[in-house]
Amino acid sequence: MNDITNTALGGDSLPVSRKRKISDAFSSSQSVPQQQQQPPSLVKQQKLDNSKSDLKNMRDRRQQLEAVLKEKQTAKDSLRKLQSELWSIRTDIPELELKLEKLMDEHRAIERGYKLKQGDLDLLSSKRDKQIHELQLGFELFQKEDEVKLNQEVERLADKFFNEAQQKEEQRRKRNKQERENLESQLAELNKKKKAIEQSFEDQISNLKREGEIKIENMKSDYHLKKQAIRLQIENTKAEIGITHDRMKDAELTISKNNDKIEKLSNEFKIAKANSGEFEEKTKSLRLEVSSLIQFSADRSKEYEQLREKSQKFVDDTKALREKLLEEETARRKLHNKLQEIKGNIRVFCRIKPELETNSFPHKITSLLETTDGKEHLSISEVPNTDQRQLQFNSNKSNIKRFNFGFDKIFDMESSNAEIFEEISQLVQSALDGYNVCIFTYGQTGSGKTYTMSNPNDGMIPRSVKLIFNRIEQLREMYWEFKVEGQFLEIYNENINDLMTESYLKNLDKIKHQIKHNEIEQTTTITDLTTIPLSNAEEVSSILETANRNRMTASTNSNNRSSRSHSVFIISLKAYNSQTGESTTGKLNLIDLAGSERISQSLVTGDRLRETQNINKSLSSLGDVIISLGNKKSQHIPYRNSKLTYLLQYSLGGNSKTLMFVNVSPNVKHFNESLNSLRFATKVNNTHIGQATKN
Ligand SMILES: Nc1ncnc2c1ncn2[C@@H]1O[C@H](COP(=O)(O)OP(=O)(O)OP(=O)(O)O)[C@@H](O)[C@H]1O
Repeated sequence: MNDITNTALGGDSLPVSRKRKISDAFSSSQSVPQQQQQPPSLVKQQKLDNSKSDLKNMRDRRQQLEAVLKEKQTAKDSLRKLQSELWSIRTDIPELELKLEKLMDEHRAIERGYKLKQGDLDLLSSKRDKQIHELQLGFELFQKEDEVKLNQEVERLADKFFNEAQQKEEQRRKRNKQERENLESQLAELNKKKKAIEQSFEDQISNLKREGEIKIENMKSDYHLKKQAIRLQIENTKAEIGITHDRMKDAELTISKNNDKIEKLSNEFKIAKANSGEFEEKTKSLRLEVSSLIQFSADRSKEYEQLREKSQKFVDDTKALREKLLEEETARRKLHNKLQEIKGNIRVFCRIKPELETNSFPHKITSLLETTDGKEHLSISEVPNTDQRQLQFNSNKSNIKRFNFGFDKIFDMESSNAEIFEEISQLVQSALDGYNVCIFTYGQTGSGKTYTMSNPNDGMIPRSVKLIFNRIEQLREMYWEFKVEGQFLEIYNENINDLMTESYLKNLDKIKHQIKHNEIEQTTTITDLTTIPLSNAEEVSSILETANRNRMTASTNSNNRSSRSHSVFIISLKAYNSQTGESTTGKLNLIDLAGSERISQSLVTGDRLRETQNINKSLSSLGDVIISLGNKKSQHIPYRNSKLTYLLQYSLGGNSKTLMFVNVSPNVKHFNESLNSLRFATKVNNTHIGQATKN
């Protein structure tokens, strides 16, 4: 504290006596009045307090003074700096003044030059204005003269051009008229020719078709005869080879026996020789015997060689015959598929269910020979409203409406599944040859679809499978090996259910099986669907049993589910020929469609309504797809409109063969439904799909 006081009062440089004086002076200047009569201790205390406050004041003052001193120092520094700057400016001033003078001179010279140039410019501008004025006057004069001349020329040229144009137009009109007349007569001529060509073309086509069919039939029977002859030849060859083998064995045995005999005789001969005199005669005879035996042995060897050559020839012949058979099989495939193409890649057959009741509607089937369009015809007649029970068999009566339909084939009530399969078998062969085939049964509930398709004894499914395995057996002789797989599914309410799984009921309508297409390979797979490898025809009955059992269990009294869903049996056929290296993949789809009856949607509600809507949608989508496929102008085929058509995308259309059965009941109460079915089938039958190609 003393140090601070000292510093504030000028530091240690001040003598102590002076310090005290200053301190006294400060304390005397304070306003504290002197107490005259106060005791000395109190006075002392007061003095001490005064001194303290003085000291504090002095310290503040000292701080103020120090700040002032600092400011003064800063001011001094800046003053010094300014003075030095001022000095340097002052030294620059004369030089700058000289520079300014020089610049002023230059400026004055430029100003003078500018004034001179301005004068020249004014002169030039007045000259230019004068020249422009003169030119304008000259141009106006020239323009007036030229305009008159130009107008006259334009008028003359316009007249000339108009006349020429008129003449040309006249000539052109005449020429056009002439040309049009010529073209019209040519067109009439061409139309005539076209009609004649069309007629002859149609004649040729039907002739070719007929000839083709006859040829194919001939070739078929030829082929069968040849095949039988070849088979017989092979059998004979085999028998001959057997005989030859036996004879060869006999010969070998004889040779070895003879060799033993020769050995024995040689030994005897040696003994005999030793006793030569005695046995000379014997020797001679033995020699003769030996030489004859040697000759016999040589003959046998020769015979053996000949037999061996013959046997080799038989083997070669058999091989050649097999190859010929393979060639014939390839030719047969081509012809078979050509025949299918001629018949059309989409065909419709009609089947009429037998009816035990008497009130069936009258229908009539005319034979193929009576038609000119290559179709078989059927006509059904409306029953008069007055008494539906009263049948009108005479359909020529004027009050009875008659409806005619033509299909590729009509099977009447007496037709059996065996007869029907006769036709189908050709399509099964196509599937084996590597084509995709679809066979549908279409019709109202109870019209015989399931009976046709999957009757366990003789329906199309068991018969197809039987035929497939018979053919596979035959084709094996021609180096073909097959891998056969089966899948069985149903589509109910646009949802796929696996008919082959034991958990069918558990999974029903719950598992969402997805349809996946491979656009490059043009193949379709369905996720999580059971695939059954098939190795013989007998397996199919257990497949049908499982599927039927599953479908039956899902049906209830109120809903016959199996009639309200589509069932699809898919047989995949992969084949490989080890001789030719050829491989094929075919697919046979056998589809029993849901009942097509048009239940009025206003009569059903809830689940039944949804069911009906889904059936109608998928059946009409199927019709739309087939019709679009036949319409060459169609860019878009609406496969995606229903699960069924999406599933069959690669089995309908270009790369496939389709057959639709329209099943109808002859019962009068089903007249309207039968009419609807026949109409739908007619639409499908009028479709012509392009040529199928093998997979
Ligand atoms: N051609 C036929 N010969 C003998 N009976 C037949 C024939 N067609 C069908 N039936 C019999 O008629 C009945 C109905 O036939 P089916 O079940 O095949 O009809 P559907 O059209 O399949 O019916 P849904 O749509 O209900 O399945 C069955 O009892 C069947 O045995």
